[in-house]
Amino acid sequence: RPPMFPPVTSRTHHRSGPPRLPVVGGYLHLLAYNYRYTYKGLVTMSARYKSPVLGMYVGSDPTVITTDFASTRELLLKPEFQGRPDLYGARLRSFNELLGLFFVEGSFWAEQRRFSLRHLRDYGFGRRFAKLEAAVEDEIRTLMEVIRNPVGSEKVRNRVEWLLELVRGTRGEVRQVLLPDVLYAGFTNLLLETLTGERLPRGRHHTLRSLSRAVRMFQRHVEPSGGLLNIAPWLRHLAPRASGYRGFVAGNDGVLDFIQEELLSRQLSSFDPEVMRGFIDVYWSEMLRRGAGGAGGGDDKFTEKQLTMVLLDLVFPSATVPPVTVAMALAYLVRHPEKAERAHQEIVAVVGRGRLPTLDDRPCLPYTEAIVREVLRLETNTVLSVTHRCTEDTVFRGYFIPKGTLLIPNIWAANRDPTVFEKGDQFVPERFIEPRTGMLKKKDESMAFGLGEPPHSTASVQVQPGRRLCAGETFSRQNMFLFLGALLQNFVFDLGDDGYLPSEDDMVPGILVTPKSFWLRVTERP
Ligand code: HEM
Repeated sequence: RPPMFPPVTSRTHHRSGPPRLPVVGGYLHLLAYNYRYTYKGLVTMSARYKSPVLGMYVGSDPTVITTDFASTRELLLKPEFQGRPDLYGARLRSFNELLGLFFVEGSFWAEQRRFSLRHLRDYGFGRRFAKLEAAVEDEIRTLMEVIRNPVGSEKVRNRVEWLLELVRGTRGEVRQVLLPDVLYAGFTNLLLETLTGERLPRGRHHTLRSLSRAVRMFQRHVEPSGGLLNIAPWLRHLAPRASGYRGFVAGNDGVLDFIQEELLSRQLSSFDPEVMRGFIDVYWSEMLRRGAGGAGGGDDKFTEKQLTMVLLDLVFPSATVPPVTVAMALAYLVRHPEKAERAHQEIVAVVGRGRLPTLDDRPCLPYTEAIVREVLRLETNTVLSVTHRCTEDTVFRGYFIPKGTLLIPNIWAANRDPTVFEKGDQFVPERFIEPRTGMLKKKDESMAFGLGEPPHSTASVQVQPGRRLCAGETFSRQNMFLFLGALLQNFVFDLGDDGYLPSEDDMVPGILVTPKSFWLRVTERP
C-alpha cells in the first residue's frame, strides 16, 4: 500500500515531511454513514473527523475526498489531479477498453476532447448557430403543443398512448404533465441536430424517451467511484441484480443500440465526403483521412469504436441532466410561486407574449438566468462529479498524495457550503442578482459543471484540455434557459389536487442523483 495513510485512525501527522491524510476507514465505513446518499454521508463523516479532506480506501484504492468549497475547488483545478481511474465499469461499458471522453486521460484524452469540441462548435455546441437555435425553438413549440393538446394532430394519433403517459387531461380539461419525462425528447433531439444535422420527428419522440429510460437505468446502477462492482467484479456472478451489474449492462446496451441504429448506421449509409451534415460526418472523415479501414489499419486513435464511445459520452448526459435540471427548477418554482411570477413578469416585459425568448434576450432576463444558476447550484445532480485520478506524486493541502490516488470532489456539498453560499440549502435565485442594478452578478462560484474556466462564463470557446470542465456546459446552459423561459412565459405550474413534488430524501441515487418522475398541473396563461 502506498504510504499515504497512517495505520490506525484520524489526524495522525508525520513528524517529518508532509502530514498524511486522516484515515477514516474504508468504503463500508462510508456506507454506514449514509448507505443511500453517500454524498450526504461524506459531509457527516467530515464533521465527525473534523476535516474537510478525507482519506479512505475504496477497495484497495487509496482515495481522497473533498467536502467543502475551498478544498473541492483546489482539487478540481490542480494539474496533477486531471487523470481518470481505470475502473472496471469504465471498461465494461466500452468493449473492455478505455475509450470515449469521460474515462480516458493524458494525450489521448486531450486530442479527442480538443477535436470533438472544436468540431461540435461548428454545429452550435457552445456558440451561437442559427440552425441550432431554430431547432431549439421548434422543439419548444412541439413541447408546448404536446402540453396544450396531447392527442394532437393526425400525425401523432398512432402515438397517443405514449403521449398520454406524459400528459393527462384532454382539451378543455385540467392538464397535468409528467416531469422530467415530458422534457426528454426535446433536449435529446438537440444533441442529434449537432451530431447528424437532423432530428427525429415528433412521431418518433417515443424512441428518444426510451433512450432516456436506458440512460436513467444505467445512471442509477453506477456509483461515481465504481462502487462495489469495481472492488469485487465477481459479485456480478453471485448477485447480478443487487451488485448493479444487470441494470448497468441493460442500460448501457440500450444506449449503444440507439447509437448504432439511429446515429451511426443511418448517418454512415448516406455519408458524402463533400457534405458535412454534423459532427459524426466530420469524425468519420478524420478517420478516413488517417487511413482507418485501409490495408495498413490506419490510426489507432480515431476508430469506429472510439467514435461510438464519444457519442455515448455525449448522449449520456444530454438525455438526462438538462431536462432533469429544468424539471427541478419547475419543482422549486411550485414551492415558490412568487419567484415564478417574477420571472414571468420579467419575460413579458422584455419579450412580450408574441414570440418565444431567444438567446438575444438572455442578457435582459437576469432573473430567469438566476433561476437556472440557482437550481444548478442547489440541485447539483452530478453530486460527486466523475472521479479524478492523481497522475504524479504530489502534495495537496499539506498532505502527501501518491500517484494513482482516486480523487472524489463532493461538488454537491461544495455548492451548499455555508461559508460561500448564505442559506446554502435554500432556493434563493436572488443571490445571483446585483441588488443595486438588478443585473446578473458576474461571479457564479458554484461548480455544477466542474471547473476549468470561469464557471459562469457564457463565452463561446470551451476548448481547454488542461482541466476536466464539462464539455457540454454552454450548450446546456443555453438550452435550459430557453426551455425554462418559454415554459414560464406561457404556463403556470402547480400541484393541483394530486400533484407530487420530490423531496430531498426522495431522490434516486446513482452516478447522478435524479428525482422520481412527478406530476404537476399546468395551466395556460391568459
Ligand atoms: C446540466 C447539465 C450538465 C451538468 C450539470 C454536467 C456536469 C458535468 C460534470 C460535473 C462533469 C465532470 C467534470 C469533472 O470531471 O471534473 C462533466 C463532464 C462532462 N460532461 Fe457534463 N454536465 C451537463 C451536461 C452535459 C451535456 C449536455 C454534455 C454533452 C452533450 C456533457 C458532456 C460532458 C463530457 C463529455 C464530460 C467529460 C469531460 C472530460 O472528462 O473531459 N455534459 N459534466
